[in-house]
Amino acid sequence: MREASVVLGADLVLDRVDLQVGPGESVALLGANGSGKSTLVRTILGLHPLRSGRVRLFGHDVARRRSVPWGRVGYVPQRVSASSGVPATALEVVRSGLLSGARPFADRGARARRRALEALNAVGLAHRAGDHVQVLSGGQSQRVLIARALVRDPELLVLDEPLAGIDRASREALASILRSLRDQGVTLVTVLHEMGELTEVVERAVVLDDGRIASDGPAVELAAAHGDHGHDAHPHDASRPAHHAPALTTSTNRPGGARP
Ligand SMILES: Nc1ncnc2c1ncn2[C@@H]1O[C@H](COP(=O)(O)OP(=O)(O)OP(=O)(O)O)[C@@H](O)[C@H]1O
Repeated sequence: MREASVVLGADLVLDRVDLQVGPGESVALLGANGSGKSTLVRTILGLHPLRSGRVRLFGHDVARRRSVPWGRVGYVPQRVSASSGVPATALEVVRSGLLSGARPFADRGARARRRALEALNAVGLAHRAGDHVQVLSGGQSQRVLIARALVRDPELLVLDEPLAGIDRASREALASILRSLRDQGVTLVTVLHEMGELTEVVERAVVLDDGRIASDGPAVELAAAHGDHGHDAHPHDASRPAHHAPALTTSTNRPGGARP
């Protein structure tokens, strides 16, 4: 993302934001209410038109939606709820994640069911596959939405406030799921109010203030400055597998990043 500006209504909500995320990075987007975090991730996903600047995903301009390999991207939006009154089981919600690809009906049948079960298993909910999502707790619903995003095996997972409104045990379970994904080389971009349980999952913290990037650096430094329990924020570590994918690019000129 290079010099990206977004206007919503009459407001300049993102103001010349430069951000590049490399393959396998785990980045938190932090900032006060209204600072533009959700707008930023939605812009990365091409959901808001740019007033100026450029956003690329895997080297493709998101303004040209059809050129972007969306199957490599998973998105967990801010939780409305997995159910929203829809009478669907957890398995059905997860399977619906297969419908948004370029070939929406290619994953029907037993193979789709198997993949959905695998994704539910990855979030520890395979045993709830047949349960209606209305009966799940907030934390379980959030995990179903993550499974829905995982079902296409994305290389980049974008999560908007995954910890909001769920209890501590669920937050810890989510942290463990995200840590495991990070360790598998999945690139994580996570909107957070505070790092909390994700302190050890996040490596890099980008702080937004009024639509601009106020700081961008190692999460451990931010956590230390805020007295958070950030003493072990996963330094880059040789035991982690190299990422299999060619570059993820949400753009610009940060040294060591993927591609502009
Ligand atoms: N569709 C829209 N039309 C007009 N203004 C909008 C729209 N969506 C967001 N905004 C405004 O843009 C600003 C940034 O909103 P955004 O949701 O990106 O912030 P945020 O940092 O994610 O906030 P929060 O932490 O409260 O979720 C806010 O002032 C918001 O009112």
